[in-house]
Amino acid sequence: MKLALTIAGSDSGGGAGIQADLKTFSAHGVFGMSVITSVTAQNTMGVLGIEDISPEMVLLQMKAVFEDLYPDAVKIGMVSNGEIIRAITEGLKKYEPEGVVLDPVMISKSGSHLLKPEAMEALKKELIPLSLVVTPNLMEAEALSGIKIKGKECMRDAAKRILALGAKTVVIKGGHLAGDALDIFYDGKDFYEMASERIVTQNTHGTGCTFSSAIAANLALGYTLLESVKRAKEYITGAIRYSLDIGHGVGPTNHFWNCRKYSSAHCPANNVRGHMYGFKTLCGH
Ligand SMILES: Nc1ncnc2c1ncn2[C@@H]1O[C@H](COP(=O)(O)OP(=O)(O)OP(=O)(O)O)[C@@H](O)[C@H]1O
Ligand SMILES: Cc1ncc(CO)c(N)n1
Repeated sequence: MKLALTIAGSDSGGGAGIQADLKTFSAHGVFGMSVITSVTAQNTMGVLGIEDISPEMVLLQMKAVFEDLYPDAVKIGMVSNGEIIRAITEGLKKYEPEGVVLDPVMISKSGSHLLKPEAMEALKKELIPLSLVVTPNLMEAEALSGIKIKGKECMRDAAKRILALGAKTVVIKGGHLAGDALDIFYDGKDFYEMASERIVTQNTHGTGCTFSSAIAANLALGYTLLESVKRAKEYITGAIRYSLDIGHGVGPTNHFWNCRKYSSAHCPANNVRGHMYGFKTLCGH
């Protein structure tokens, strides 16, 4: 059994954060574990409140996980404040996991600050250099690189600047640009473009969390980083295509879309429509 850890915030609505990450790990057949950094009262309409976990408790959760179950890959999401970032940094330096995927979560789709603005420098200086891959969206890439991103060339320029911060590799997600959903992966040498058609839906809650935890799940399964990123792009595209129209706002991604095992109405692989799209199962059921 392969194991993956998410260090992130809890989303009570179940669409993003820890909940999206654990669902993604399960859909990949990977055993999921969690270190909770912050509890958000959140649903498809927005964030009602945020309560951070103490840095001591964050480090203690890391100790509990690393000194017993040791993960094959780690995903980091919402880190909230500078003290929590320092606790995570201490844990990462002590336990030295491979395959750290950092999703530099800053602001939720509904506009709430999930990273305190004063913690930006700690994220840049402490967490980025300890990560194998950083996965900013356009706004986060602008904040990290200091440049305005208007198109593909700017994405490449921003990727170079983010590597200069000490990141080993970066995926800039173009989900918020017009046209195809184009992501750019840069490993310091080559650029790889991963594009999918833009799916017209309002239900995109948790897309970034799902994408980064899918990279971690694939790393845990033993795929190379490039393969893991490509497979994660395939996973998130299906999860958005079949995203769920639940709640009264921005609905969540669907983690059952590629799994024949679940004879759920939400599993397109089980009905004609799914076969028409020609999706293959990733999990082999
Ligand atoms: N409408 C869409 N159609 C297809 N792919 C999309 C769409 N929106 C986003 N994506 C893809 O989903 C992934 C996540 O990108 P996105 O930019 O939405 O992340 P994010 O803003 O960090 O998400 P979150 O708000 O959950 O933090 C990327 O691979 C992106 O290309
Ligand atoms: C807890 C949490 N993490 C990440 C996101 C992504 O925006 C969110 N909305 N909530």
